[in-house]
Amino acid sequence: MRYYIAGHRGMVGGAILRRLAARQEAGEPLTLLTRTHADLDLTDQVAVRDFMQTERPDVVILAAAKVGGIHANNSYPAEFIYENLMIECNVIHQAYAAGVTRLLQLGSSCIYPRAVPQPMREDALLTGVLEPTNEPYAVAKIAGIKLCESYNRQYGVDYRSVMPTNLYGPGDNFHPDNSHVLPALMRRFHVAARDGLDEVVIWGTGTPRREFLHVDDMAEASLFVLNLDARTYGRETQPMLSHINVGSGEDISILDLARLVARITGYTGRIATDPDKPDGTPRKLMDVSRLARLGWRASIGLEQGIAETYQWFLDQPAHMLRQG
Ligand SMILES: NC(=O)C1=CN([C@@H]2O[C@H](COP(=O)(O)OP(=O)(O)OC[C@H]3O[C@@H](n4cnc5c(N)ncnc54)[C@H](OP(=O)(O)O)[C@@H]3O)[C@@H](O)[C@H]2O)C=CC1
Ligand SMILES: C[C@H]1O[C@H](OP(=O)(O)OP(=O)(O)OC[C@H]2O[C@@H](n3cnc4c(=O)[nH]c(N)nc43)[C@H](O)[C@@H]2O)[C@@H](O)[C@@H](O)C1=O
Repeated sequence: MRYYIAGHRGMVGGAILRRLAARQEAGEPLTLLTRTHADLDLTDQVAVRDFMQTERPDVVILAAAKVGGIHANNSYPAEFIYENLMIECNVIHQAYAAGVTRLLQLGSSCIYPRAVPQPMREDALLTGVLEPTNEPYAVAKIAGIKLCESYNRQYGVDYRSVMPTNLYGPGDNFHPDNSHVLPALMRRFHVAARDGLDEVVIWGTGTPRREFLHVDDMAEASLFVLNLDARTYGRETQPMLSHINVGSGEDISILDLARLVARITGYTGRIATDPDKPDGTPRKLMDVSRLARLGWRASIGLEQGIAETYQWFLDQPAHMLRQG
């Protein structure tokens, strides 16, 4: 079985690759295909076509995307919508053109409207206006869902979409401005504790709530959904063979997250807020009951996950930490 993992050097792609490599080690007849961004730019239609026609994978896992936190989304809207649309169109269409019948792509919890009832159910998609700070990215992610649904309906392929909540863990992006909130706070509190600072400022009011899932759980859930038999997956996602939420089912305020990260990194000074920075969506807790009915639940708790990620952070040579 030939798997192509697009985005294998990213946080999620890397976690998925580690799992598949372990299965290969255990004797499963798997061939794992990977290409770096430098070797295969997925926004290049001809390059993706040539790769798919040459390598002809049996399964494609699309974990490559232009990804970033609220500041990055707010700062580079054109890159977020263009690059993600192109990556999805190229990988999904060229996979189909090369005879690939099974594909899994990763969307995002930000596909849901800003003001839907919480927790957010899969059928809340397209029922309201999106959160402005990441609307371009969300539109691209919604297009990815619709691409898979449409290719399933017209061509009879089995292309599946999982919608991750906010993720964290080894291999995350720790860029001070462009990263997501959890790695950003981990790096900031780590430096403040190391340098004996007496105040750390977090963005926004600290009142928004976010749900977090460890990337190892995300990788397990991705392979779980990918390997569901088609009838079971179809029964749960009828009529559109649409998407499935993946989350921990619990959320936390940004201020309480900051207090938790401070404790784990050993920072004991003040935590101040900066209301001039955007809060983004007030809350985006996912309804994970569909995936639970199918038999999967998250297993890594937030405090344990942050502590393990911080240990991984400390073990990395500083220059090896991704700061994209
Ligand atoms: N992290 C999170 O909190 C969440 C992530 N997701 C989704 O999960 C998926 C994985 O995210 P995550 O692992 O965090 O992201 P990362 O940024 O860690 O990884 C993305 C990968 O995609 C690669 N990539 C980006 N653009 C291109 C391109 N044009 N051609 C080839 N490769 C490219 C990157 O390579 P390089 O770095 O070399 O450019 C990187 O290896 C994405 O679809 C994301 O939208 C959804 C919800 C939350
Ligand atoms: C993951 C998912 O969701 C993403 O949206 P988001 O959850 O709003 O992004 P975020 O992880 O950057 O969390 C932002 C929240 O956290 C607060 N906050 C405090 N201090 C820092 C801080 O230092 N950095 C950041 N980034 N946020 C901070 C900030 O004020 C805001 O309230 C999409 O971009 C998109 O990528 C997507 O798919």
